[in-house]
Amino acid sequence: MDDETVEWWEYDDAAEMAAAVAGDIGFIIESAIDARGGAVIALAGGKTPLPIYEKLAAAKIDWKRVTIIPGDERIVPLGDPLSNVTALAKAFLPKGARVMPIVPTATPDYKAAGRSADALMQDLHWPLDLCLLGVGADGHTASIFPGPDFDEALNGPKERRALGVMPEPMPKDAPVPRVTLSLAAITTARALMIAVTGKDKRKVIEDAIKQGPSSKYPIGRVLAEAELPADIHWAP
Ligand SMILES: O=C(O)[C@H](O)[C@@H](O)[C@H](O)[C@H](O)COP(=O)(O)O
Repeated sequence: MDDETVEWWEYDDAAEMAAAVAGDIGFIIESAIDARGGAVIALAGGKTPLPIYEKLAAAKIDWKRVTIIPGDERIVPLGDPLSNVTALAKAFLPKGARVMPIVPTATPDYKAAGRSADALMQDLHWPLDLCLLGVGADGHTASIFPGPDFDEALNGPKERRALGVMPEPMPKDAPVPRVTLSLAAITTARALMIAVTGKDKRKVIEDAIKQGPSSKYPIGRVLAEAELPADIHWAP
């Protein structure tokens, strides 16, 4: 994928970005409900998207028709401050959405956690209607990280939707093993959106796009493989 197949959307600040991205996601959800009677979306973990979720949760949507999974999860107990699904549940469970943990139990065997997440995914309607991604300053996205599971995340069998990942090196802000959607599950989504803030992440994404399919950055691999143009939302 090159510059012509991603579209950048720039905002003055994070609040303006949150309102716009929440509007876009709301539209995607409503279109999916119209077309298929329900929506299945994967939302990013981390801190950047929290204002987006606050805005989105306030939208008038038939939430009981919406299934939300985290696009990746840290292997920690539910309720832990690092738990991505816990943040999603806080925003969307009160609205009536089905918020599905992909790591319901913090098992010490991260590969087994990945296999059980993959099995849980079979109960969902595929492909995803939307995958919203964040990006780390090291170029990771979802929980696709360099390390022993990198190749499996990028090149595993197409039907493998989730897997366990041991990041190497460990990310400082959440240094725990992860479960992530595979590149195949992410790139087949009907809509792919990225929301990031800050000059550093912007530079990483620009470099990743330039590097193309052999990018050293996970986000570069995802963008190179994406079946549809990705919308990249950015605020300083
Ligand atoms: O669970 C995770 O760690 C993520 O989903 C991850 O891919 C995140 O999006 C980036 O690390 C950015 O995180 P911040 O938004 O907190 O910078």
